[in-house]
Amino acid sequence: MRDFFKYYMPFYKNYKLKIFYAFIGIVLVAGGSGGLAYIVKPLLDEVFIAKDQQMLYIVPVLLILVQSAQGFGKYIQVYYVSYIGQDIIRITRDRLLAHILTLDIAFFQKKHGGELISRITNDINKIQSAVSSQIAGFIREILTIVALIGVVIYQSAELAFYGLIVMPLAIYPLSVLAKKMKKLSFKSQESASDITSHLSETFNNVEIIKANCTEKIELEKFEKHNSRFFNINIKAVKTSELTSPIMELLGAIAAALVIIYGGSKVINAELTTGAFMSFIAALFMLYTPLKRISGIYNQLQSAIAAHERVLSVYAINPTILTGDKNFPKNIEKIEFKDVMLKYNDLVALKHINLTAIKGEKVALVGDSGGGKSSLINLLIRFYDTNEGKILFNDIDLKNIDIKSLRNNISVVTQRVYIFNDSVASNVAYGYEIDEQRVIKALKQSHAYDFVSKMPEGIYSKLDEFGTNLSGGQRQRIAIARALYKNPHVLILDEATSALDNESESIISDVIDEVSKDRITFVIAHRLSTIKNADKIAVFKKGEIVCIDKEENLLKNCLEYQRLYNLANI
Ligand SMILES: Nc1ncnc2c1ncn2[C@@H]1O[C@H](COP(=O)(O)OP(=O)(O)OP(=O)(O)O)[C@@H](O)[C@H]1O
Repeated sequence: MRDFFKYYMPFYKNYKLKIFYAFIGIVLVAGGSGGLAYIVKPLLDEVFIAKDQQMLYIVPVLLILVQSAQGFGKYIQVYYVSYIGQDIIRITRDRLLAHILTLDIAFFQKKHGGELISRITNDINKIQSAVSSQIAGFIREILTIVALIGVVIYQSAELAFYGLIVMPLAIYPLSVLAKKMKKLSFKSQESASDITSHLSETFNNVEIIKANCTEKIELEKFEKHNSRFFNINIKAVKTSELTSPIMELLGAIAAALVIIYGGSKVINAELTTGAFMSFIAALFMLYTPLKRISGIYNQLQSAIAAHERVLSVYAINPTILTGDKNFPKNIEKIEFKDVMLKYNDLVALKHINLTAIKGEKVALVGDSGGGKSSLINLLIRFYDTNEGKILFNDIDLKNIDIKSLRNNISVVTQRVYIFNDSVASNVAYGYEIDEQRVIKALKQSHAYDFVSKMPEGIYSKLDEFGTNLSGGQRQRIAIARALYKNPHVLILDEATSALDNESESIISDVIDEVSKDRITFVIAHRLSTIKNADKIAVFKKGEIVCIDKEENLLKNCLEYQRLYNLANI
């Protein structure tokens, strides 16, 4: 718990004035409770027993004043405390996402998207109430307890001893409950993240689910997660609600002791009825803040569990670190020198030697799993080589600033990402929209013909996932986006594999046109897409077995001949 508050303490420095106002509110609420308990004494002794006419009016006015002060205090306390809590959480959430976005692509491939969403939403929400309302509630209840204990001791120190003696007895059972609550909260948060993961997976894959009629299977999987979540939460309710009966029992024991001992004092006229009743009122009022504190303690356990889960994300650091050199202004060649890449224990690439020169179109072909996409992963530094070097001109890739590298390389993949925005924003994604450049890129990718016929031209809206475009049109928008950056290196990873023959042939021509003046890598299963390549690298089980032009490969490379024959069956 100490670590939790130590972590969030520095945040509070930004809210000094607001904390001051919130504290005034807290003091008014706590003082108000003490005041209300105290008023019982003059009400009984002066008004009812001594029949003091003046006090008959003073006591109700006092009551209204105390109650209003308390109400006002509560209002400003809740407002400022919520403000501080929401703001701390806003900052925490921004920071967490900023950290997550720095992490390696391998991290995202391992973690479910839903799990990360759950970390940023559910877990941080739990922390929010802890750093705001719970901490304020804790202070308010402590002050209320101090005020009420003050009244209790003021009315009768001796009776206070009997009334409060049971308090320490509550500590053991409550701390056992708190520990159990922490464990349950951890499980409940894990289970909530399973639910989010499952939902995001279901909605992302809805087409496959419907096409295979697996709605029922998916629903059953969801029901399992959901019922586990239900069971854990019900267990948590069972545990946390035990606090109430324990406190009530102890409260009743304290009250019984006080009635016996205090009652005899009143009978023997050692204590006035008013003082006794004020004492009892304060004692009963003490019960609420004590119960609340143990409730807050339980909820804090759940915030701490959430905090630990958030910290576990912070503990992961990126391993792909940026260099400090700018991408070369004029890229002449890219060289792979005896490169090896492993994914954990799996060797995906070995002994890769390949040189690509400016103006060249280098094709990568081979069986599925041969290592073609892994080579691209290395070029854009999604992964780093385990052995060997990649040189851009003569600069080691690892020394180049990652932002500058990625700004100068464009990748078009089979999966086209279309954002729910205009054609122009989709093409200029990440950059300012320059109308002329957008049109130029669209023309280069042979997309301008159909875009200019759309109702609002380049400002026409595209649906998310581009469902209002055909596959070939989407692919051409993706190529326009790649060209808008005017990249030094262009990578097309299976960019034509989803297309029909006609669209494929258009896009192959586009690739031929746009690959001048830059280095282009093309991965294609369809050999027709890459027949004009300057070099074709043939991959087999992570190695390049031949590199040459197609006509030579057809004569000298068995593996290429095999692929060629397979393609032409
Ligand atoms: N992110 C990853 N983590 C672990 N293993 C991976 C990862 N990506 C690829 N692999 C493995 O590395 C090997 C090479 O995969 P890669 O995707 O580079 O092949 P590919 O030639 O591009 O295949 P395809 O033509 O099917 O796209 C395969 O065995 C694959 O299972």
